[in-house]
Amino acid sequence: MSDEAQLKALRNRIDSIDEKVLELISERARCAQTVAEVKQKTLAEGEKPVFYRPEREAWVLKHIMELNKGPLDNEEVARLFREIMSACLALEEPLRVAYLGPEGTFTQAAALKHFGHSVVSVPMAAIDEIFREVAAGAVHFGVVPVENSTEGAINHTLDSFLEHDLAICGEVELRIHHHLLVGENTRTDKISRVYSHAQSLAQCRKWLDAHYPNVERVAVASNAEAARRVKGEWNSAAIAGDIAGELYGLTRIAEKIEDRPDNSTRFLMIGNQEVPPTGDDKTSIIVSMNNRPGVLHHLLQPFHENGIDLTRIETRPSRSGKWTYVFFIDFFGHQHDPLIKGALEKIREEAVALKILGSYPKAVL
Ligand SMILES: O=C(O)C(=O)C[C@]1(C(=O)O)C=C[C@@H](O)C=C1
Repeated sequence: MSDEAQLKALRNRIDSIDEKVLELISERARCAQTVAEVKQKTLAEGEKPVFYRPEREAWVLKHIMELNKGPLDNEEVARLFREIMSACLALEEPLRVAYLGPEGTFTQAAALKHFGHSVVSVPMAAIDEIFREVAAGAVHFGVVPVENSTEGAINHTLDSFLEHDLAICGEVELRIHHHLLVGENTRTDKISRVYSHAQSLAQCRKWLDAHYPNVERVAVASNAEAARRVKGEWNSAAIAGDIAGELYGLTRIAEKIEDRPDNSTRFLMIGNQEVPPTGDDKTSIIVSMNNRPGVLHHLLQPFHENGIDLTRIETRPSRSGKWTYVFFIDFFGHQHDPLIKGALEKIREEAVALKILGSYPKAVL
C-alpha cells in the first residue's frame, strides 16, 4: 500500500472512532441530565439540589487514571475527562466561579484546571471580593491562592477566612512559570521599569538582581494587569505567565525566570457545600489559642498522638487582641473520620476557638 493510501485508510479509521466517541460522550451527557432529574426529585422540603459533587469527580478521575494503559499519560487522560465532566455538569447546572482577575491570571488558570472550561469564570478585583461574592450567593464557588512554594502564605486569603464563614471544597496546584514580556513598541535596550504582582516580583528577585539590577520594580494588582499596562509603554516590561502574555499579545524576551524551578502555587475552592469523604482527603482548620508557654506543643499533641499527617501550619496575628495568634492548619484526613473527629475534640478543649474550614478531596490533577 502506498503511503498516501495508508494515510487515507488510517484517517477513515479515525473518523469512525470519532463517531463512536461522540456517540458515547452524548450518551454520557444524557446520563448526567437524568442524574440531575433524579437529584431534583429526591429533595426534602426547602432543600436545594446539589449538582456539583467534588467527591464523585475525584473518584471518576482517579478511576480513569487507574484504568489508563497509555499511550496517553495519566494526566493527559484525566484532563480530557475533566473537560467531559465539566461539560456534563454544565448541562445539569452552569456553574459561576469567581477568581482573582483580570482575565489571564494564574487564579483563572487554576479555576479552569479544577472545574474545566465549561464554567463561567467571573473576574474579581480583590481576594476579599471573591469571598463576599460567594457569601452573597452571586457565584457558586470562588478560587483563591493560598500558598506559594517560594514565597509562602498568601496573607490576604488567610485573613479573609477569619472574616467569612465559607467552606473549602477543593484544592488545586499549579506550576508557575514567569516570563519577561514586552510589547511591540518596547525598546528592549531601554527598559527602566518592570511591572508585576508583588508575589511574582519576589519569586523572580534573584533573576532581576542578576539581569536588571537598576530597573524599577513596580508592584501592581496582578500579573495580567502588569501585562495590560506594558502593552502601551515603550520603556517597560512585565513579569507574567503564558496566558497573560498571549492575551495582551506580548513577546517573551526571557523565559522561566522564576528563581526556583519547582515554583508552584496552591489554590483553594471556596463555597457553601460540605464534601463527603473520599478516603483521600485533606482538612483545613483555624485554631486560636491563649498565648501561654507550650501553646504550640498542646495544639500539635492530638495530631501526633493520632498519627495525623500535617501538611501545613501557618500563624497570623488574631484580629481580636494584641499578641494573640491564630494557627491555620492543614492535614490529611476528613473531619468525619473517627480518628480526626477525636483529635478535633481534644483541640477544641484546649483552644479559645476552633473553626473547621472544610474537608475536601486531595488534588487529583
Ligand atoms: O454523579 C453525579 O452526581 C453527576 O452529577 C455526574 C457528574 C459526571 O459528569 O460524572 C457531573 C457533575 C458532578 O460534579 C459529578 C459527576
